[in-house]
Amino acid sequence: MNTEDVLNEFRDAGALREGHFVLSSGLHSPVFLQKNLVFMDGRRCERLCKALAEKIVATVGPVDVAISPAVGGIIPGYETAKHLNVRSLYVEREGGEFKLRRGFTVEPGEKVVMVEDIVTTGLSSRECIAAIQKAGGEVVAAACIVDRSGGRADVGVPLIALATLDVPAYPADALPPELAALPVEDPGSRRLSK
Ligand SMILES: O=P(O)(O)OC[C@H]1O[C@H](OP(=O)(O)OP(=O)(O)O)[C@H](O)[C@@H]1O
Ligand SMILES: O=C(O)c1cc(=O)[nH]c(=O)[nH]1
Ligand SMILES: [Mg+2]
Repeated sequence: MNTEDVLNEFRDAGALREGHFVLSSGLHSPVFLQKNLVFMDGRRCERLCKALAEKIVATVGPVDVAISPAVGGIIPGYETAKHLNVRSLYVEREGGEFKLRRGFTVEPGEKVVMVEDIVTTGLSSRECIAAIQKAGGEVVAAACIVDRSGGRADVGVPLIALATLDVPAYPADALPPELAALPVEDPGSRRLSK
């Protein structure tokens, strides 16, 4: 599955949104990939995650466990883990910091693939990887459905992306006027209060 195939899945799901979005990193963008509209369709989710699992094995060989950052990473992490035939764990924010909760554990030296939905700056991936390492896992690779950084995001381990896009994103104090004129949406979970 190449980048155009992945984009077509997003287009067909109505998940390629245009407007003014504040992203998890605080950057602003005229484009948002609403991945939940993709993952809500089990068959579509399966097509993407099966292809991602095959790319992971082809790139780094077998792994022992897949771990994802909540919320967006949970569904693709589960589906990718199913095709890797490994268990699926996730980290979630406790006091703002990603942690393994709910009885999830990783054994020392287990080979972990960190599975994300979307990578923009790589910040969430780096936070997730740090939490996995703190718990004793060896992160051999990161993987995502879409890397929208044009391949520039550095997550500190090899990043295996099913699709790579180069989507503009701007700091809040450097918005193009046509973007600043639009009302802003904040669709992610990072700034949700309890
Ligand atoms: O590479 P980054 O700059 O970190 O951006 C990508 C992250 O942003 C989104 O998560 P978000 O925190 O918006 O919440 P969600 O997982 O609940 O969608 C997405 O799921 C990635 O985790
Ligand atoms: O950077 C983000 O927060 C982000 C971008 C995007 O296109 N989709 C998404 O779910 N999150
Ligand atoms: Mg996320």
